[in-house]
Amino acid sequence: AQPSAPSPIPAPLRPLPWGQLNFLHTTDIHGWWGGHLQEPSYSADWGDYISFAKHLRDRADAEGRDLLLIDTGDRIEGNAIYDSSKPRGKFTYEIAKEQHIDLICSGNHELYKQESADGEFYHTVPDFSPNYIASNLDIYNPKTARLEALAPRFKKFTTENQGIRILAFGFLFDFTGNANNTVIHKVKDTVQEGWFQHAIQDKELDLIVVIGHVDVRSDEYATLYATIRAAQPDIPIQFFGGHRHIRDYRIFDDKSVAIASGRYMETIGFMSINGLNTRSSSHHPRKSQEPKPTFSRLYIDNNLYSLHHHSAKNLTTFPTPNGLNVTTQINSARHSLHLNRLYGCAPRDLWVNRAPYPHPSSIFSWLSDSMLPDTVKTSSRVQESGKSAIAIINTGGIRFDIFKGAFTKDTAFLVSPFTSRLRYVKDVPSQVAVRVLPLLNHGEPMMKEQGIDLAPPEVVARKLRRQFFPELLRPAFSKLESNAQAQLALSATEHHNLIPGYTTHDDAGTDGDDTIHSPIDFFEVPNCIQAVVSQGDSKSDLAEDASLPTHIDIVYNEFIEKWVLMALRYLGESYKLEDTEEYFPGKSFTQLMVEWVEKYWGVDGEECE
Ligand SMILES: O=c1ccn([C@@H]2O[C@H](COP(=O)(O)O)[C@@H](O)[C@H]2O)c(=O)[nH]1
Repeated sequence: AQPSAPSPIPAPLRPLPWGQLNFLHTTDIHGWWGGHLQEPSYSADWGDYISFAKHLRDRADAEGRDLLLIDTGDRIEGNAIYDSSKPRGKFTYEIAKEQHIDLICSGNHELYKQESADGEFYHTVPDFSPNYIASNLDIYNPKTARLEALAPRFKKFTTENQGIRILAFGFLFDFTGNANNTVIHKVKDTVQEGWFQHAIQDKELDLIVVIGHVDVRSDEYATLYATIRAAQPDIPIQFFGGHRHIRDYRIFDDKSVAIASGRYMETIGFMSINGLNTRSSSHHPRKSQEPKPTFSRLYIDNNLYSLHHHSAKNLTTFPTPNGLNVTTQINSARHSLHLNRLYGCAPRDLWVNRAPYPHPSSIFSWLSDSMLPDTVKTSSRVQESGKSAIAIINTGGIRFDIFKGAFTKDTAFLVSPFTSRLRYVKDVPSQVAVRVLPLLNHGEPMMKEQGIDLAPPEVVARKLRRQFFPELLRPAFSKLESNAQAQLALSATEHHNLIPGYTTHDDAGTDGDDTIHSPIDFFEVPNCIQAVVSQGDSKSDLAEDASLPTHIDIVYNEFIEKWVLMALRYLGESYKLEDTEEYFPGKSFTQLMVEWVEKYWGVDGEECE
């Protein structure tokens, strides 16, 4: 773990359900290679994961089992290690490649920008070759400008110990927000392509594995399941998904399941299968599959207490040389980026989903009531031209909570990692302007009627239920380690002494989390929020008849520009890109937030309490 990582807290643990074939699964890492430095439950880093995988691989080899590692994309954007480096990603690829990953694919975040898609082409694909799979993703080769598959469409291989013959695919959901150097083929079209139809007819297979940056409950996975199952009525199919940032497990049928393993290096998904066809030995016929394979899943909290326990190692025997090197590598990257630089002290916790909106503990209330209006008031449009403004941002651009105490460069990028700036349309009729936010939040059916596709699928998906985590600091784990097993006797429904955290309920029940936690509240938040600055006053909620000037500026995060202009068009005001301008020229939203923190929470070289 990183030197400043908090010690994990002992807690009752469920055992790893080892099988013939076993998997470790990460997804939506979003640059959290260093782990969580303010949350003991997720405080292990990528170096620890490397050590952990090595121990599990050794055990699998010793017992004649197989272990495969999977990553299903969105490795970038969401943490200062990626987002604050110049160029972005300077450290990421070198850190990521130290883990041996057997099957890997792209997420949507790798593709928002041309440079990050090229980063996959130049780094991740060759670093993990031949394990990177791109079943429905093409790139304009940056060297030749020709459109080609980013990586092989599928991979067929046989596991080392059990001789299980696997056909693997790697998909991305039907994402449309990519830069124009990549092409994503819709899943429903890809499954009709000759190469896919041919691949799934293969009878020399024991298992089909579909990895994807795809919600396990999405239409895309339903299509893939139905198509493969129609071609192969009996073959076991194992799906690995992601994108929703949740722990989830879906049972398609008695031979096909899907797992999703959370987000931000909080979770290492463990999946196992028994009862698959195997090669008994090279001289004997294949041992055939039991009538039904059995599948098991466990979501591991990524901290050293869990990792030591599941690998049967301790503080001394756990770290491997490569794991330790990577931990040091991450620490040096953090140092060289000055991530501990203090901007101010947050006076209280501010939550993304652990408080409702509006609420004094909601990060979005802080943004709409304080940070946004205070910031907008300093613009030249307000200061020099006396113009009122409605400022709208997408909640999806705010990625993590603020904890009471030090607000550092690290914090700034965890909360707001993206490069977007604020833009604006000037002098919009106020009675139109006040109707934009309701349309962005609730207008989807109306807009669809008009043939206008308002919300990007991922914005809609984000609104769905998620489980969360963080927890209270407790005494160092060495003192409590011996008590932990005794706590196993506690029933999962008794919350006494349990640490708040993931309490997952999926298709297999409520026993999926390795650590037995007490639950944490989760609140839905709207797609977008707003602040209104009018004649010196600010408010976040506006009745249509509120006293506003006849015309007002609409300020918005540039990520939602397309939808703001669509909403205005729907409301009868046709503005084009040429009608928009930067509101704070040259400054990203993240910079504006940091300036606010320095001004209002700054401590002039002092430390936080
Ligand atoms: O430049 C960007 C890119 C993305 N966003 C927000 O993120 C979500 C998608 O994130 P997932 O992790 O894939 O769910 C997107 O809908 C935007 O809300 C952004 O604000 N700026």
